[in-house]
Amino acid sequence: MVIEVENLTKMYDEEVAVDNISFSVNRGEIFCIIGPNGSGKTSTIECIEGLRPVDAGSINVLGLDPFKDRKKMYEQIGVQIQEHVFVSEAKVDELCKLYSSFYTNPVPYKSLLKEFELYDSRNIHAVNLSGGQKKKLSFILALLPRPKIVFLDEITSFLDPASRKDMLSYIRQLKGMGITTIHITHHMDEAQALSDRICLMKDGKILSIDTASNMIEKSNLPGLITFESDDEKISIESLKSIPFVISAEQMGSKYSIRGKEGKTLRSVIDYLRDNDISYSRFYDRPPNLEDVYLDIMGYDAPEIKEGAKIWIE
Ligand SMILES: Nc1ncnc2c1ncn2[C@@H]1O[C@H](COP(=O)(O)OP(=O)(O)OP(=O)(O)O)[C@@H](O)[C@H]1O
Repeated sequence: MVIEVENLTKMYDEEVAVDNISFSVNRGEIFCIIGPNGSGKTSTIECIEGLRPVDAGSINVLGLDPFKDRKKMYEQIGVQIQEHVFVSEAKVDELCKLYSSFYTNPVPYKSLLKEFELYDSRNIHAVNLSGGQKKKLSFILALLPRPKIVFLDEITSFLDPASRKDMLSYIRQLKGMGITTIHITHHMDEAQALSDRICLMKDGKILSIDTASNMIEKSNLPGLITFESDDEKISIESLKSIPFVISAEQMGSKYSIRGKEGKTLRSVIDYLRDNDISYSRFYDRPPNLEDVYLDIMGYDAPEIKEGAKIWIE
């Protein structure tokens, strides 16, 4: 184990941000932390990084106490620098040089700048980089110490789809090198695809720690059938009355049906055939991590009424 957290509590004045949580992370693991805004994810990793004092509990990182042994720990961990702490007058190249000077054997930053397509921007002030470029720069700075553990806090936000894919493949490469990654994300698809284990937080507590596939399997949630149809014979009421169907929704000509896995598909197809309904783009997909997350959080889609306005002019 490279990280052990026991009964951690973090408070801000009277407010409990992290509420008596315990978990451990294995070497080489990609450990994703997910949860709603304000659920305590960042506070948790900032305590592990030794950036915030804890109110109760203990933390061990690579055999060290993050708060007392901070200097020694920072030679072995990489922390994604938050963009707002970039020194305003520092250019990309200068910032890399400055951070490299903190370590005994830093990775040559120029090769990292080239790898992340930031080499041509090396003479730009870091604060003037685009949102996605800043994320890439903060990732580079985290890699400089040749870390054993990398802490990433929403590193994939602001990245364009290709850069996001690249970032995920870099995180996989880190795993291949035996490096542990703690990755906070709001992207359920990437948590599902990337993580070895997921830690789901809510209101400062851990609701579940498990693999994505176990979380999905245990949820027992129905899959989703979607198709398109302009056929007037179809109605939401009739879809809801199909055997094994739990819910049915319509958005224009698009229909979504949830029902008992393994049984609903046959009955929906029978319904469409028996009623001679024409349809296209028929898909049946199993439940995924996003379904599980929304279910656990008790998410209810807002009802969209015809002609309704979000604001009144
Ligand atoms: N420096 C601070 N001072 C006071 N309260 C804080 C501070 N930092 C965080 N909080 C509060 O602690 C709670 C947890 O915040 P935290 O940033 O850890 O959540 P999070 O899960 O990372 O949220 P997000 O997904 O929005 O980044 C929130 O209610 C937040 O307002």
